[in-house]
Amino acid sequence: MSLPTTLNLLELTSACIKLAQESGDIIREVFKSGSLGIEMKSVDDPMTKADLLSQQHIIGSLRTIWKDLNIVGEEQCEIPVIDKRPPIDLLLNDKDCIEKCPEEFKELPIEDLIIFIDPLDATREFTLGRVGCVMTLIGISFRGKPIAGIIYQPFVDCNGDATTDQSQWVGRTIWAIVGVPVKGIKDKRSKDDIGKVLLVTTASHFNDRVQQAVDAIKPDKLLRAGGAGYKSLMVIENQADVYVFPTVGSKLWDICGPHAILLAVGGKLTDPKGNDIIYSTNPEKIENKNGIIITISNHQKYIDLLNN
Ligand SMILES: O=P(O)(O)O[C@H]1[C@H](O)[C@@H](O)[C@H](OP(=O)(O)O)[C@@H](O)[C@H]1O
Ligand SMILES: [Mg+2]
Ligand SMILES: [Mg+2]
Ligand SMILES: [Mg+2]
Repeated sequence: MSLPTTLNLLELTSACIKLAQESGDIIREVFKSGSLGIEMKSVDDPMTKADLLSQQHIIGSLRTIWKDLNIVGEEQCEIPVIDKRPPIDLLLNDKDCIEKCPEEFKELPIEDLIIFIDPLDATREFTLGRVGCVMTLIGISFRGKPIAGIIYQPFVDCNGDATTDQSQWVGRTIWAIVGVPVKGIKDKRSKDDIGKVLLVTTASHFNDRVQQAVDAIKPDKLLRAGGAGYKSLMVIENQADVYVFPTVGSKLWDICGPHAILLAVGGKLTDPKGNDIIYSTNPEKIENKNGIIITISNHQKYIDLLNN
């Protein structure tokens, strides 16, 4: 039987939404068990049992339907054979998808797609018990550009706010297809910060280049947070105006999912010189070597500040 050569983005996104939510169950279970199975991939780069099981679940399940899809996952691991197929019909009755999803997205050549999976973003914080910024990230790119993204936050309450009360960990899913209105995004800007410039950057990898970027932008407030995905979501939800990390550190799997959601709400993600990030399976291109800058508006203003 010959394999299909095209796929419907609504079906692939449906499967990824469900798999991200199921990965959240896996991640919560590992955390609650107390035995994280921490391995160090290199200095300051941990991987846990939760990262592995989450990635195996997502990729193994996608393979039950799309056997030859290009998938780039953060972790190097065997992918088990899984027999349960994820649902592909969750969006078929979604009014906005029916009315706004670009027709070409319903029959995409599989060979031009790459799925980027960060099965657990903010692993370092996860190992330290600071789980509010932990999230599963799935990005779908087409011919080098993000077209759909899914974020699942396992350790948040029904408002999407971090909580240490484990009974409140109902989790939150944010997903987007570029061109379709995004549901569930909140405006989290506090009243005291209206009209101010808030810059968010790394909590654990501050360096001279980051300091130079802060000095160039001169924010009213400097926020520090773990999780590339979490900081991207802070910009998407107006908790920060700009997220900048001007040196190597993040990878394509950290940004592809958030990038698609950002595009869907009118934001921008480039390198600090304003160059587009191209999504590729080339191992040489996986690291964002020049860094990233993420904004919801006024992107060029920040590019000019960083480069003048
Ligand atoms: O999925 P992990 O490995 O937790 O992803 C990392 C990013 O690769 C890394 O860039 C982020 O560094 P900063 O905290 O300095 O922004 C880290 O938080 C995780 O997102
Ligand atoms: Mg990551
Ligand atoms: Mg990760
Ligand atoms: Mg990692």
